[in-house]
Amino acid sequence: MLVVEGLTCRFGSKAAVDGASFSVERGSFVGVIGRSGAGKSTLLRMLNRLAEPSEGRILFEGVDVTALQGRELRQWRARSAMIFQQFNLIGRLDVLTNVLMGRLSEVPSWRSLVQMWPEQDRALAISALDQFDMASYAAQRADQLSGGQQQRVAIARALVQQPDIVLADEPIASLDPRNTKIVMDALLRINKHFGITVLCNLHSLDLARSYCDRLIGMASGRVVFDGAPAMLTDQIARELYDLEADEVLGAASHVPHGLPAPALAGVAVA
Ligand SMILES: Nc1ncnc2c1ncn2[C@@H]1O[C@H](COP(=O)(O)OP(=O)(O)OP(=O)(O)O)[C@@H](O)[C@H]1O
Repeated sequence: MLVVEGLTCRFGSKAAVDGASFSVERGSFVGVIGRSGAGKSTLLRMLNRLAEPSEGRILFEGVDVTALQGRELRQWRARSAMIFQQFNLIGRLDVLTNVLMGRLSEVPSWRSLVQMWPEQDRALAISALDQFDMASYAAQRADQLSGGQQQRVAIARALVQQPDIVLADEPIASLDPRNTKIVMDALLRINKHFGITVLCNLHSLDLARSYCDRLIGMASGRVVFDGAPAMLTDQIARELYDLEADEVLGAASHVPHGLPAPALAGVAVA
């Protein structure tokens, strides 16, 4: 279980994330939604400790992640694998080596420097690529792949980290609709087949509703909605997204009739 208590990140006097509190059961697929600037990236980056919390705590299975340093912090970063909008692959290296980078925390640095990866790590990397139909590209340079292929390689790299949680920060923001589906399906596979908890920042509400078991809505750095996708009415979505609402709502409303809909948590939406 991941527990976030009063998590805050300030940049100067501005709180990018302001007192976020929630817990996430193992094996959930949680979508973090909200308009641009709501604090979604900063929240995910704090969970991985790429951004330092100003206040609050992150607990994972009882361990205070906020207090970790040195080797233990590096281990936590491996256990909470990040996936980024821009893939963050090393373009001049081949696909297999990029995936093997996910094993860096487990392999002595001299081995990675001379490219002497243990055989079982190579097998793990090939198998991870195979999960996402990318094994045949193992020898190809990463910068020769399409965006969707690169993101699948990044997801394979996250998988070989053998993480407890995958933190995906707008993973489909630079992809076309076809690749968006392929990449979201890859994340769903990480979640459902491997049982890995996924927290995914998404701009598109339609996608969030289709793929996630639970949505956390953010506005002005605060958590203002937390519930099942079916509980997020169009009215709440409109308050969350304001002027962007029509863009993110899509054509279909997925809200079944008769479900109690929680109100926004009493916070002024920016
Ligand atoms: N390193 C930083 N220094 C100063 N301000 C920052 C920094 N990172 C984020 N912010 C500010 O914090 C707020 C939240 O930003 P964040 O990137 O977390 O939002 P977001 O919801 O992920 O937005 P987007 O969807 O556009 O990425 C914004 O106002 C942003 O300008």
